[in-house]
Amino acid sequence: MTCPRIVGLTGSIGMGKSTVAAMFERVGVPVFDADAEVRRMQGPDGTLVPAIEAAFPGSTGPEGVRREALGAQVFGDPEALARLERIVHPAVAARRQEFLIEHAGAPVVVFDIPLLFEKGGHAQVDAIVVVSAPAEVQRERVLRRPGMTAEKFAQILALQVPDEEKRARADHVIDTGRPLAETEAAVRALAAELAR
Ligand SMILES: CC(C)(COP(=O)(O)OP(=O)(O)OC[C@H]1O[C@@H](n2cnc3c(N)ncnc32)[C@H](O)[C@@H]1O)[C@@H](O)C(=O)NCCC(=O)NCCS
Ligand SMILES: Nc1ncnc2c1ncn2[C@@H]1O[C@H](COP(=O)(O)OP(=O)(O)OP(=O)(O)O)[C@@H](O)[C@H]1O
Repeated sequence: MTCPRIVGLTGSIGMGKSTVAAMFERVGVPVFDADAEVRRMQGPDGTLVPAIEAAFPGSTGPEGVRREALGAQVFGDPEALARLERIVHPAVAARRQEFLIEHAGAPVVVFDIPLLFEKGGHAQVDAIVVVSAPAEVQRERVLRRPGMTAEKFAQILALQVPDEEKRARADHVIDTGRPLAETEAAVRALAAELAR
């Protein structure tokens, strides 16, 4: 049996990764959504909740992990963030392997991984797709989100490989600073090319 070609989809905060991932799904490419897996495992009765409560007392409740509060605690504190990542990342990697087995017959699968470059996942994919838009478009999108502040945005940006470097290291760049229909056409063309 041939293995699917694994495409890593990444991009900095607010660049449109989730939107582009949904476009890949619409053209029939299975997408593994690392963030969604994290949210599920941190949600009500999530498998990671007890370990996170033990490491960050008071950070969870009946709704699972209180993400906004935990984010405020860890994004400015590298030691705390590393402690959280040691709990979360191995669980995500295990889910990713299961996904690959479930979709072993597909020609192409997409791994939507926000921290592909930051955490070394780029070495485990066959091709890298980066979503990118001008910095002012990114800033406007992110600051529109509920609970987001300029300070939190700056902290998160400082933790991420700069957009320019991501673009330079990509095999393909999807421009999300244009009308959605144009981005969607670019995704459809790329999906066809990757499946060849
Ligand atoms: C700290 C948490 C609870 C905050 O949740 P919250 O909903 O407030 O923010 P959200 O997850 O949307 O993240 C906001 C932005 O920060 C980025 N980000 C998240 N975790 C990290 C990290 N470990 N390092 C750098 N950037 C990060 C995201 O890619 C996104 O661009 C959550 O981000 C988390 O559990 N992070 C650790 C796990 C992780 O690394 N997840 C990302 C990929 S699997
Ligand atoms: N051409 C485009 N391509 C993608 N997104 C677009 C485009 N035009 C406008 N948008 C809007 O930009 C926003 C991008 O948000 P999205 O959640 O996809 O970003 P993200 O990169 O996944 O964010 P994060 O890394 O923070 O999770 C959406 O509201 C989307 O509708």
